[in-house]
Order: sequence, then structure tokens, then C-alpha cells
Amino acid sequence: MGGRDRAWVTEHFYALLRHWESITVLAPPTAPRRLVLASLQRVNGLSTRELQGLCRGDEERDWLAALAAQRLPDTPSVRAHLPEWVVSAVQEVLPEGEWQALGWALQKSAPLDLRVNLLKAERPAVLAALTAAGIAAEATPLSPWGVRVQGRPLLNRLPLFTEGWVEIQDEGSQLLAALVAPRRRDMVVDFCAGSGGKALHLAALMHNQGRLYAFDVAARRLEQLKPRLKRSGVSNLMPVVIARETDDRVRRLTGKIDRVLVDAPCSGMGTLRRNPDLKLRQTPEGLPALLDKQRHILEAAAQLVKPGGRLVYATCSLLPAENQIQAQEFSARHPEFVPLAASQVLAEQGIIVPDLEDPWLQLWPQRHGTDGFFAALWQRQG
Ligand SMILES: C[S@@+](CC[C@H](N)C(=O)[O-])C[C@H]1O[C@@H](n2cnc3c(N)ncnc32)[C@H](O)[C@@H]1O
Repeated sequence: MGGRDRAWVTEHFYALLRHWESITVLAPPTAPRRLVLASLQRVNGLSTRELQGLCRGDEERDWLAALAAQRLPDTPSVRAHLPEWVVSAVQEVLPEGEWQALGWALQKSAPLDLRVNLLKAERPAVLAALTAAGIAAEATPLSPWGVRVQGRPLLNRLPLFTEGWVEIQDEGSQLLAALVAPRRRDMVVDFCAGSGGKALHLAALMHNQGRLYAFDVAARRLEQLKPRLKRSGVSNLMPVVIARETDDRVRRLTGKIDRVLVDAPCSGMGTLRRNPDLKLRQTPEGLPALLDKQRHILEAAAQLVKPGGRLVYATCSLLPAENQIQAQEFSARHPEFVPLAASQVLAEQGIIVPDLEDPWLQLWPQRHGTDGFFAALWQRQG
């Protein structure tokens, strides 16, 4: 297949995943041909006549013809295009009925957001360079470092990108570094740095001074950080592969760190706009093991924070078990960590996020137009 055909298949396959809860009412998951036919008819609006040629045999043709008239059950899961267990979980934290707007917002594809790398450029210069390249873009409404690009232009050959003026990063994710708010000479740990999206941002906010350790158990992910590091001009960041959260390389820093970010491994339910397959990969049965892992990582990371220092726990999940409950349980175990109000920390930097419920930062696609994110922050007392 050529690029255009591949793009067509990807788009339609994603559409099927996004509407999985309704399409699997019409065709069983064990019948992939029928799933695709049902999706092309119900989601993409192809007529029965257009699809007849794709049918194999009379039985399939008859089934498809009958499908057009079949009504879907009016369940929350079908209405929101979310698994039943996810709808139940978000209902615990959303006002009456908002789960449906959430489901619809998660159906849309995410906008293409860039973060301006302040080590190399300012936002007006980036906007001007994009305009000069014929690409429509505007400043993001919440993040002071964000640029929202219209459409899906190929950016990775533009000097703007190769010279490290920008990184691709969702606006919501950009706000997490503002919660960490590292100062120039701080010692900072990004405990779950992955390929470094947030670590690069922290380094820029530190003006390349102080020291930033980027930990992760996945060497492959930290490896992906290297070309980004090179482009960005960041020189205060040290990637460190750790074997586990209690690794000696972690323990050596006990009580020495000013700012610790835990961008925890999570269900990723806030990123369904980009990864609709997560609806199928994540199950309620898999959740307890994930919660355990988050708890252990948070405990180990908290040990590093020095008195007066700050701890930030973040996920890209929407499930209260991974978010509010995890944070409340940590506060109960650790009275020496005092919760800080995210809205206040953001306001001090001129960032106003509407509809926050203190003390958390909870970003919702239907309210904020970002991926779903959660963050809690604490200051360690002496
Ligand atoms: C949500 S991702 C981090 C994304 C990254 N911060 C970014 O902005 O691109 C979570 C990361 O946690 C890492 N991880 C999983 N278990 C870990 C552990 N025990 N200690 C440290 N990192 C861990 C995973 O490898 C993964 O890269």
C-alpha cells in the first residue's frame, strides 16, 4: 500500500476503535470482517449499496442490509463510547451527565500542540516561523509555552523542529512542569522520565542550570530522549536507567532533592483521543497491579524530597483510583507532606485554568480541550 492508502486504513481502523462499544453490539468482536463492514456503514456513513461489493456471499449481504435498520441500545457505555467500568469510575468525579460530554470529547482526534523551547526561542518567533512556512497556528489558551497547529502538517523537516525550537507536547502535559516549578539551581528528579517530554521542559525552566536526573526503568525509552536532548540544547539533564524504584542510584539521593516529579505509569485513559486502543487493552482486572506499582513508585520518590522541597504526582488517567484516591492515601500515610493547591501554584505563574477543584489539577478533554491529566502536589515539612 502507498502512504495514502495506509492513512485511509489507519483512519478507518481508529474510527472502529473509537466506536467499539456500539460496533460490537452490531457485530461480534470475533468476526473482524463484519466489524469493519458495520463500522464503515455506521461510523463512516458508506451506504449499503457501496458496501455490497465488499460482502462475501449472500448471507453477509443480507446481514449488512438488515444492519442499516438495527437500533443501538441506549446504555451509558454506547452513548459515551466508553467501557462500562470507565463510565462508572468517571461518574464518581464528574457532575451529573458530564460523562457523556467526556465520551464525545474523547472521540475527537487530538490537536497538534507544540511546546516552545525557551532555551532556543520565544513563542512569537515560533508563530512567525510557522506562518512563514505556510502553517496556520495560534497560541494555546492555557499554557504560556504552547502553540496549537491547525491540521496535521509534517513538521519534522522544518528548521524550527530540527533546530530544537519546539517539541511536540500536548498543552495539558505542559502545565505539569509549571506545577513542579523548578528554580535555576535546584536538584530535580523526573522519576518516570520515559522519552523525556516533561524532563526537557523542566530543564528549559531551569535555564540549563542546577541538575536534573531523568530516571526510568525502560532503557529503550530513555534512549529515545537522546536525539531530543541534542536538538534542545539542554545540558543539565542526566538520563539514568534504574533497575527498580528502590535502586541504589535512587537511594543515594535520599533527602537531597528540591523537586521530584512522578509522571506515573497509568491506564492512559486520558489519552483516548490519541490511543483509542487503550479502551481494549486496559481492564478493571489489571487495575490493582497498576495501582500497586504507582503506590510503590510514589513512596520511593517521596524519600528523595528534602525538607521544604516539592513532590508532584501526575497521571494521564481519568480514573479516581489512580488519581484522587492515590493522592488522598499518600497524604494520609505522610502527614509531613502538606498538599499545595494547584490553582494557586499556577496562578503565581500567570496561568489560569478554569473549573479546577482544589487542591488538584484535573484536566478534562470536554472542559479544557487537552488530554485528560491529573496532578497532586505536596511540600515536605522540615
Ligand atoms: C507516563 S510514562 C512517562 C512519560 C514521560 N514522563 C514523558 O513526559 O514523556 C511512565 C513511565 O514510567 C516508567 N516506569 C515504570 N515503572 C517504573 C519504575 N518502577 N520506576 C521508574 N519508572 C518507571 C515507564 O517506563 C514509563 O516510561
